[in-house]
Amino acid sequence: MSTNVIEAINLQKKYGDVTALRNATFHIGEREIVGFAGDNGAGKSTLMKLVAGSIGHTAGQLLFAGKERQATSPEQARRDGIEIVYQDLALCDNLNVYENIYLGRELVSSVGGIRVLKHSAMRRGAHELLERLGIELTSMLDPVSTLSGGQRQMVAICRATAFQPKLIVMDEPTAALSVGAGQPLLELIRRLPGEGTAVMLVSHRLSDVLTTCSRVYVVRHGEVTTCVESATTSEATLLQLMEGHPDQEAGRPQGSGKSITESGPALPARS
Ligand SMILES: Nc1ncnc2c1ncn2[C@@H]1O[C@H](COP(=O)(O)OP(=O)(O)OP(=O)(O)O)[C@@H](O)[C@H]1O
Repeated sequence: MSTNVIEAINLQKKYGDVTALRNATFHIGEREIVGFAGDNGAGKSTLMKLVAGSIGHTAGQLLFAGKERQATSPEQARRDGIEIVYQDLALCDNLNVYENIYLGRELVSSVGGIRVLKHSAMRRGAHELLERLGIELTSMLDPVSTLSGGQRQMVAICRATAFQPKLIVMDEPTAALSVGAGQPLLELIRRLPGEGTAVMLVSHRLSDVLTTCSRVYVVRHGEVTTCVESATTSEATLLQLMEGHPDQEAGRPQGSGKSITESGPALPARS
């Protein structure tokens, strides 16, 4: 039986008087790719930051592998097996591919009491990881500043994967890419469950979430309003749900995190 990597129950986040998120209920199963779609200001970044531990919730529950997380910090989230790939990627432009992949957890040995970086071991490790994930780069030795936007995204995802996380949170990974350049990246994301990793994919690109995710949660005005099954949902329906179209609103069940399909409302399958 599969379990949930993460589960949120009536999660709320207030910034002072501003309620950015209210009664957000959702779950992501092991090795599942789940999308979160919503307009600007809907609350998607707040959701991501809560999951990645960079902010704490003000009410509700956030469970990791069934256990409620008490302390909140990015370090704790990483210990829980959660990595985040932000839009600005946090790569070091002047470092090459393998140096970026091992950034912050470099392989070192001690020679005569002096710390020495194990460059060939890191190069080998990065090469194996890229090969396993089906990523082709011309050189591991070029600074990442010389790579295309799509290749830089791939390096950032590889870096996150190298920590063997249970969940990678992705913030609009294809936003800055052309539709064509985004395809190899989406193929890489679809391979991540094979590495034992689930994905929380936050994106404005509705075709990307529908072709890559099994389910998509709609975030609207600070609420997780609906969950749809990608296989049975069109882009037009998803857009209407994001915009709160009256036809869709009338058909959806009340409450947070409910699920609908094109053929009618249905409760989401919970593991
Ligand atoms: N630090 C903050 N202080 C006060 N209000 C905030 C803060 N961060 C976000 N908000 C508010 O919370 C709401 C949700 O913002 P959030 O950034 O989560 O939305 P979003 O869906 O990620 O939008 P976008 O796609 O534009 O990034 C907005 O009304 C925003 O103004």
